[in-house]
Amino acid sequence: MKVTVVGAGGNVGSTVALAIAERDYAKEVVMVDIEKEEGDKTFYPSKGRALDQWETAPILGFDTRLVGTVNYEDTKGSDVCVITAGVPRKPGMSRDDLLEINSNIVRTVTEELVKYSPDTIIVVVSNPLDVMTYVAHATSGFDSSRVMGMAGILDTARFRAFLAEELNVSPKDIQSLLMGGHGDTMVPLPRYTTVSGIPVTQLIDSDKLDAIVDRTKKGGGELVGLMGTSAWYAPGAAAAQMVEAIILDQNRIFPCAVQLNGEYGINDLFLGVPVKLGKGGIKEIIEVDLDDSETELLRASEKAVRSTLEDFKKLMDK
Ligand SMILES: NC(=O)c1ccc[n+]([C@@H]2O[C@H](COP(=O)([O-])OP(=O)(O)OC[C@H]3O[C@@H](n4cnc5c(N)ncnc54)[C@H](O)[C@@H]3O)[C@@H](O)[C@H]2O)c1
Ligand SMILES: O=C(O)C[C@H](O)C(=O)O
Repeated sequence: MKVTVVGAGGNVGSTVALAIAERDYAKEVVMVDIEKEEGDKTFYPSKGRALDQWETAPILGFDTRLVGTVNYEDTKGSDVCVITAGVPRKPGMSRDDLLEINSNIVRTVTEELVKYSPDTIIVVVSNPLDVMTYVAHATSGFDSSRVMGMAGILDTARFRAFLAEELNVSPKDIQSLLMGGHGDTMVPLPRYTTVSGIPVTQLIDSDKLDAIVDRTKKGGGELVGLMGTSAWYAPGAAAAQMVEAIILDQNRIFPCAVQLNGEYGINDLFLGVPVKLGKGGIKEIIEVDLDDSETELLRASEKAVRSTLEDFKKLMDK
C-alpha cells in the first residue's frame, strides 16, 4: 500500500506521514512539497523531513519507507493521497481568509496527483476545509465516494479531550458526533455524546457543557492564538486515522466532509456528516435524527459554507 502526502514539508503533512509510518501497515509514504529558495540557497523540506523521520524507524520500530520528493512521478500508483498543501492562518485571520491562495494550491496539487494516481482516494486537509474538498473533487473528476475532507475527527477529538478533562475520565471512553462545516458554526452534538454509553448530559451540568461546546467550536483559533500558526499534532493524527480506515478497510464511522446529494436535505455541498469509511472510500453516508435546534444549527453551518463556496465561484469567474 502506498500513501502520498502533499505539503509534507510542513507541519500537518509531516505529522500525518509519521503517524501512518508508525502504524506500519503501508509499504511507502511519499512526502511531496515544493523547493524553497532562500538567498542563493535551495531547500527541500519534504526531503529533509522524510529523511529525519525515516531515521526514527530503527528507534520507533517500523518498516514503512518514508520518501521525500518534489516530483509527482514518485507518487505514481498511490492508494490514498492526503492534501495538506497550503497556507495556515495567523492570529486575527479566519480560515476563509485562505480561500484564494489555497484554492489555487489545492487545484494544482490535485491535477498532478490524479495524473499519476487515477484510482486514488483523496483526503483533503487544507483550509477552508469544506470548500477545498469541493475544489479537489471538482478538479479530480472522481466519484464523490473517493474525495473527502478531514475535520470532524479533529473537532470531535477536541470536544472529547475537553470533556475528559472536565469529567476526569479517560478520553478513550468518550464517543461523540459533530456535524457541519469546519468553522465556528460547526455543530457539536451533546445528545450523541456518551461516556462509555452514559449520555454526557447526565454527567455534566448544562452551563459547563455549553462552555465546552463553545470552546470546541473555537478550538482551532485557541491554538492559533497560542502558537501564532495553526495546530498540527491532532490534525495530523486525525487525517492518519482516515487513511488507516480506508487502507485497512475498517468500516469506521467518522464525521467527514463529504458531498451531500439530498442527505439532511442538503444538495451540492461538501459538509461534515457521519460516514462509513473503508476500502474504496466513503461506503455510506449515515443520516441520524436531529431535533429542531440541532437542525437549525446545521442549517446555519450549511449557510456559512455555501457563502464561502459562492465566494470561491466568484473568484473563478474573475
Ligand atoms: N482540516 C483541518 O482540520 C486542518 C487542521 C490543521 C491545518 N489545516 C490546514 O492545513 C494546511 C497546512 O497547515 P500546516 O500547519 O501544515 O502549514 P505549513 O505551512 O506548515 O505546511 C504547508 C506546506 O504546504 C506546502 N505547499 C504550499 N504550496 C504547495 C504546492 N503548490 N505544492 C506542494 N506543497 C505546497 C508548503 O511549502 C508547506 O510546507 C493549512 O491550510 C491549514 O489551515 C487544516
Ligand atoms: O484553525 C485552523 O486554522 C487550523 C485547523 O482548521 C484547526 O482547526 O486546527
